[in-house]
Amino acid sequence: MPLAAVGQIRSTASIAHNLSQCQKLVQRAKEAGAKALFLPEASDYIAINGNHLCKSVEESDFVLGLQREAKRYSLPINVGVHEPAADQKVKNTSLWIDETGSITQRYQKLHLFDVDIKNGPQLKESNSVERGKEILAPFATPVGSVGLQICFDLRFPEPALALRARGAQILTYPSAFTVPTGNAGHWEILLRARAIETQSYVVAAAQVGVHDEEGKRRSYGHSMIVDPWGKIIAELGGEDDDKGRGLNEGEIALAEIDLENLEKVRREVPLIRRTDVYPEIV
Ligand SMILES: O=C(O)CNC(=O)[C@H](CS)NC(=O)CCC(=O)C(=O)O
Repeated sequence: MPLAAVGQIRSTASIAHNLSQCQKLVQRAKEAGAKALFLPEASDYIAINGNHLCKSVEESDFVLGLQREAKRYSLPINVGVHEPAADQKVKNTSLWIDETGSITQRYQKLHLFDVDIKNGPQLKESNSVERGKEILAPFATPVGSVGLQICFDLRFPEPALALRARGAQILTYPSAFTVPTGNAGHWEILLRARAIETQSYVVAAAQVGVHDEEGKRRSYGHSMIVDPWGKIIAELGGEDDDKGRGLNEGEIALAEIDLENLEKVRREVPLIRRTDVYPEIV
């Protein structure tokens, strides 16, 4: 059974620092025998105050550097990065880099995180990020058929169900989840719900810890892999149990992707939708 690795990092505004964190994880994932490595949303950099630093994927030192690592270790990598878009905006993108170092998939985040929570995060991602327009067909990888999603997308069952219907066995949610919503349980509950309702593996690599010097932007961590029965089969720590010491960054966790188990769950509990009763949710 192939092993999947989730990597957890703390991206800053320094692309060189972020690339070097990721490079170490590629090597560790390879040494551990993983057949694919999943890295978080915005691994290239975390912008403070919407201050974006991105270059095109073809010219990004971060992406070129990871492509070299993928090829060197013959290890496919899923990673969240930014790309330039129209009107001074950026795209929030999830890339699949195959074991030859080629970019074979580019998914653009569909749902943007625009929230105004009292005493909580006030973020308006749509100020600086362009919305994606489509989900991509699931594609074959050494760990199974992968459907790409990003972070806040995990609050929406519809694209997850659509990806499952199109053949996905693994859903990926590279993320930079906020601490208040993580502490409220949303991260774990939503990831497990997506796994249970789609009867798929969910692989969620997360940012962790404080991203800027002023401590304004921090991420929850708790990267995890969930199996099609809803069980967490790999998990990393969070900024809550780390007490600012950075113990949980630069870590990987591993889990076996058992597609026979997936087929068993799908066989034992058939989920036949009553689309005749709720046609608006199709
Ligand atoms: O800065 C970047 O470019 C990276 N993007 C993010 O961090 C995005 C938008 S601010 N974060 C989320 O979607 C968090 C969702 C979340 O925390 C929830 O749904 O509760």
